[in-house]
Amino acid sequence: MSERVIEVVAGVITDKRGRILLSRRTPNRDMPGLWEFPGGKREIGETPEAALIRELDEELGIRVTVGPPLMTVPQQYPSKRLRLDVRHVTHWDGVPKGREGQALAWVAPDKLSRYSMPPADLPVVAALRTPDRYLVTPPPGDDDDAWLRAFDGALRAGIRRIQLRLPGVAPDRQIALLQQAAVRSRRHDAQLLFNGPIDAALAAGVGVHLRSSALQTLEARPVPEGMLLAASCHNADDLSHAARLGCDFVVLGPVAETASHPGAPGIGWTAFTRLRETTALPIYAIGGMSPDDISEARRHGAQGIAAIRSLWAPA
Ligand SMILES: Nc1nc2c([nH]c(=O)n2[C@H]2C[C@H](O)[C@@H](COP(=O)(O)OP(=O)(O)OP(=O)(O)O)O2)c(=O)[nH]1
Ligand SMILES: [Mg+2]
Repeated sequence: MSERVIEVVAGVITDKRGRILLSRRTPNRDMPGLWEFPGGKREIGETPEAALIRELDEELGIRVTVGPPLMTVPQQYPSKRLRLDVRHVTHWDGVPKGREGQALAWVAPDKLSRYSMPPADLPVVAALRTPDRYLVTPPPGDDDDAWLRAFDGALRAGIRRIQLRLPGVAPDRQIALLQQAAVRSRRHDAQLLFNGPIDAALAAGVGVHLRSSALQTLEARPVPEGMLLAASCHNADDLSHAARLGCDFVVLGPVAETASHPGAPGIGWTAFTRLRETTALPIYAIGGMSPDDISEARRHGAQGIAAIRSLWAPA
């Protein structure tokens, strides 16, 4: 397997109505017929910005101002390794045209999943459409009311994706907290996933988060499509199993040492990137992460961070 990484830069070109421009790969190249974010390979000595300006002029006939980075996805394809550096583009001169004979489509973000795209683009689409923070709840100690106030605080602070994890809490008490958390999450249009018995999650109408040991015991998706399924992963085997089950997203780590597992060293960003390459799943980096780490996580192909302490608003 070649170790050389092909550097590709692409633009999420968004118009004033929030629609995103996709371009269809033509029959004479690799991955023909798939839709992609316009862009192409960086030439030697070229900055990512210069490469994107050149590619979008060549392919679309527009002169763009390159906006902020969205994310960089390292991806292993059967015959090559790629790093897809994706930038926002909201300002350009000219009207985009398929100058290489390619079809173009302006697509609303919630319709992107109707278009078949290369594996490296799937985490990008997830980052465009779903939260960059995944709160993992701490256990409630002996005060459920204080815990629920903190839960409300996290929702008020803008958290919209939550894993309800209640280690050491008796089953009846877990179900009571699950019902309370489900009502509160619905009120804020937030997604809740229960890290506990699957039938209890289904009864409460929330998603399921599988710990890695549970992930490995399943052979098929344990919840219907349309119900969120996520999993905790630590290695390439976990990731491929999560993909086979049809998980919507996963958490991967620990990236750094965490307060909940003192003394256990993290895998670091280099190993994280190596694992990221093996899958097209959307991934949250976990382990010592805080909102300050979101940009770095995105530079390594994560769509954001998962955390307990740094995302839990005390009452
Ligand atoms: N432009 C672009 N390429 C992508 C995306 N996702 C993805 O996996 N790729 C892959 C496909 C190709 O293997 C590689 C980009 O190569 P390309 O064929 O567009 O390169 P280029 O525009 O420089 O064209 P060429 O002259 O090499 O034919 O990256 C994406 O969203 N946009
Ligand atoms: Mg191209």
